[in-house]
Amino acid sequence: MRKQDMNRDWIATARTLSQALPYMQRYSGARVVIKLGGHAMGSDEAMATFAADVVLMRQVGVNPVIVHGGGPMINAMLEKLDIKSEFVNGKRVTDKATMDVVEMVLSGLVNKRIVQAINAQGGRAVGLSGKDANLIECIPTDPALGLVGTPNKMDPRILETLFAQEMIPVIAPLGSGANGETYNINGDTAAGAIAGALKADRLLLLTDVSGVKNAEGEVVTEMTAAQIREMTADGTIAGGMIPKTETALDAIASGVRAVVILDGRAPNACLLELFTDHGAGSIIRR
Ligand SMILES: Nc1ncnc2c1ncn2[C@@H]1O[C@H](COP(=O)(O)OP(=O)(O)O)[C@@H](O)[C@H]1O
Ligand SMILES: CC(=O)N[C@@H](CCC(=O)OP(=O)(O)O)C(=O)O
Repeated sequence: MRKQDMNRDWIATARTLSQALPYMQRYSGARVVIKLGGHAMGSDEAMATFAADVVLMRQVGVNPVIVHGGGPMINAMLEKLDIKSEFVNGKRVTDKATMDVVEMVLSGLVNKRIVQAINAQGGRAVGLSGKDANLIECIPTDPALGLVGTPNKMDPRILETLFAQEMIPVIAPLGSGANGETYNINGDTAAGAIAGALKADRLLLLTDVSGVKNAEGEVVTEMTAAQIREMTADGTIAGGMIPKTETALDAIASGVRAVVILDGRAPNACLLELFTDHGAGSIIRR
């Protein structure tokens, strides 16, 4: 790079940093719930970039909460164990044998990978599932789905305790039933319930597409509830996007200020969304 171009690069970097100040002030003390989907979890390098963003947020006074998925990792383990699995409207039909694998993969492999990545960047992450400290109590979603749970009672006190200590909760989407059962919760649904219980300022749903697309394949940047209902009814919103948009509507209804569906594979996606005016993806506001 020529010296003149390098100077221009530094000036642009300095401008971006100084423009972040009002955003950092606005989000200081804010609660930001980030759902990291299995498809958005890339290489170790991408995970390290994500983890560094989360630690930066914590450093400037944001209270980040990570809720993760891990669908592709569960699929890989089920395949190894020769257990068949199917999805209905974006939710995995879950019998007892499948539930054991889901819990092992989510609370074990996936949760600890994220915890370690954040701690390697200088943060203090604590891995939990919705079963810890009665964070999420579930009722069955639909008898046809087996042990898939819908959160019906939340106790977010454990999260307040961790915020006070400047620790970063990393949560696997599992819940307890009234009779001691374990439920498999769709990651987006769990993130929405946690964001709702915290009355979060932002819920960021990180996925592998740049936002919610219309029938022409273009990302719709601002979405209303009516638009979501219409696009779901006509099939434009399908598969794994259904739990995301359903979650967005439920979260808004329970007091979350705004939900953003964005591409988690884009480097620094969370920082760009929170601290610059280059917000990406689809936003649904209260
Ligand atoms: N209208 C839509 N706009 C964008 N993506 C959609 C839409 N309808 C269905 N999808 C699908 O939803 C997927 C995201 O859901 P999913 O694969 O469950 O993500 P994650 O693993 O990140 O939770 C996209 O990759 C896309 O294939
Ligand atoms: C009920 C249900 O479908 N649970 C999900 C939980 C993981 C998840 O949501 O993972 P992603 O965010 O990566 O899709 C599952 O069993 O796959």
